[in-house]
Amino acid sequence: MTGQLVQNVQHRRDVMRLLLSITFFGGMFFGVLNLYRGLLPLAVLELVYGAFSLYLLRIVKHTPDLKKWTLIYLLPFFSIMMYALYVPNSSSSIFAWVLTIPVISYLLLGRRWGFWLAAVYITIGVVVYHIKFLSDDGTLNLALSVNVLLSACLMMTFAHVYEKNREQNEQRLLELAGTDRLTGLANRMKLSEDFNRCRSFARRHQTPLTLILLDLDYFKNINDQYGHHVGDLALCHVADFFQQRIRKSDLLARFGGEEFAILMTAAELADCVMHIDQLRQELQQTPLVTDSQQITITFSAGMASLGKDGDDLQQLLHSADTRLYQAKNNGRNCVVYKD
Ligand SMILES: Nc1nc2c(ncn2[C@@H]2O[C@H](COP(=O)(O)OP(=O)(O)OP(=O)(O)O)[C@@H](O)[C@H]2O)c(=O)[nH]1
Repeated sequence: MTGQLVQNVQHRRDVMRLLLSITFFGGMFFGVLNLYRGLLPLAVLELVYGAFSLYLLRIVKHTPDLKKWTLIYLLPFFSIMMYALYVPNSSSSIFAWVLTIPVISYLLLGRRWGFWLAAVYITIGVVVYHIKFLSDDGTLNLALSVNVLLSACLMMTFAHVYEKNREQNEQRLLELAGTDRLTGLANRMKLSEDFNRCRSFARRHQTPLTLILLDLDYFKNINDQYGHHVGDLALCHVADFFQQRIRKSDLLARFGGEEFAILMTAAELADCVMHIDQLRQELQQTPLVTDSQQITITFSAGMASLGKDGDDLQQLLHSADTRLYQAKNNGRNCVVYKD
């Protein structure tokens, strides 16, 4: 897993570096070869581009603008390919390189950008191939033409389907990595990720941000008395209860065990305290109903606000946790928002 719930672009960086290394050696090799063959403009292009690849190799290792640099690399790379296919004395075998365009584009740029870049250049490649090699005497070699068109379409389709599935699987894995399996709520990792986004928003718009830690009271008794399965039902009951009562802009997460957290955005601390205290009373009056019993559930809560209690998640968690501990010590089923 990535450790961060964001799309992993490391594989693109690795592929890019491999390609740049190949381009450097390829550029030097074909540059020298074409010098001997008398194809001076092409040779110069290849040598310059080989040296440029060496320069890019250093940049792509750390750049945050990987897509931009990938385009800066690929546009001339594919253009030189087209030129190499077009120049006099060129070999028809260069078309084999044109067929790598979809794979390279999709691997390095993903589905959307990969599609457009590959579609444009493979179309140019097929057209140039037809002009250059398939109509020398004015008649079209139909079998060859169909082969070229089919192989180009197949490469496009395979690359597209592969990348689409890969992206969907990656998205699914990211969702799973950020979800608590029992309740379907966000987990601690997702809350940490979203906290940074909420904090940036709060700072930019000068709005409050409050973290609430909630811990169910005497939850062990529910497990002991009714069994672990009913304990699980109680956790799902509480998750649904909160989910239906918080705003869409707030984030509810299960922190593990019988502990939950809510990140409340753009609401003053006093309003958050009132809201959480209402929820506390309401949950007490909304028991879990099973086939044979009604189980009353209560919680204790500790709250902390951005700025006043700290500037990062660790500090807010520390303050909220200390207050949650106070709430437990005060007899449970209550909310503590200050020391
Ligand atoms: N059913 C179920 N129980 C869990 C799960 N995760 C943790 N627990 C139980 O939650 C209980 C937590 O017990 P304690 O930490 O003693 O807390 P408590 O009984 O709620 O007491 P206070 O928090 O002090 O009010 C333990 O019995 C854990 O086994 C879970 O996913 N499902």
